[in-house]
Amino acid sequence: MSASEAVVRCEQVGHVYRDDSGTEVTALAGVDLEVRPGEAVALVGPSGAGKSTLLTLLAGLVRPTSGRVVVAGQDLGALSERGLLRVRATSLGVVLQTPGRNLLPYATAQANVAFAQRSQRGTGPGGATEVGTLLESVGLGAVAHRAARHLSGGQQQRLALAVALAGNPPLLLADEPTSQLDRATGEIVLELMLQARDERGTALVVVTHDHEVSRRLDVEHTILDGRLA
Ligand SMILES: Nc1ncnc2c1ncn2[C@@H]1O[C@H](COP(=O)(O)OP(=O)(O)OP(=O)(O)O)[C@@H](O)[C@H]1O
Repeated sequence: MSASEAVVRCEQVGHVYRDDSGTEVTALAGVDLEVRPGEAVALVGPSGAGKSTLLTLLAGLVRPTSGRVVVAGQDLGALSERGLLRVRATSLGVVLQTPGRNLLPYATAQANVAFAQRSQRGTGPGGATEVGTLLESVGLGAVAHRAARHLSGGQQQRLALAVALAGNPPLLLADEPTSQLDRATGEIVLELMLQARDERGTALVVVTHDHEVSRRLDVEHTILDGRLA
């Protein structure tokens, strides 16, 4: 991937949810978005606007019902499940809104990060950060041997970030990464993401309601009623 090539590109992306009764909800329509290496993008907008839906499409967790999502040169909608897993393992770090969803609940904090490091082989520059260093950097050194399910919500959120960064991915996607944290801990998480951008050229896409977070990123995109404003 050349320096100028987008890490992620959305072309006229739309997503319609259909429930069991056949009722349709249009969550996204006609979204064009490009994120370059080392660019930090905030996705903001009112509740229900479509921010989390866009993030799950970028993460390859849900396929768009129209348009294309291209990550690291691969059209996610056209990939097999195995192909999607490969892109997720090599090109993406993801912190979902419910931090427990990112973690192995019965494994220790340390084992969660070590497992992520083994299974993700990031293509970003630089080697993998040592597990202990990564846990220290998110303030979890003292609970490294505690099972993830026994950590508080805020600790799980920080562990989820350490797990997402463990493989040194070129793209980090985070949904409300500071929402369960006090101001000081939120600052640590924000700094860690910015450090990945500055030192490793990691591109960031962060869904946030926190103005302090969006102010510190490079670009702010507002989503209104499923469209980029
Ligand atoms: N699984 C689903 N099935 C049906 N509709 C859904 C589903 N997930 C989200 N929606 C709907 O899609 C729209 C966009 O939701 P989304 O969660 O992407 O918004 P959001 O901007 O992230 O909101 P918030 O800031 O509250 O997290 C909303 O109308 C929501 O009700």
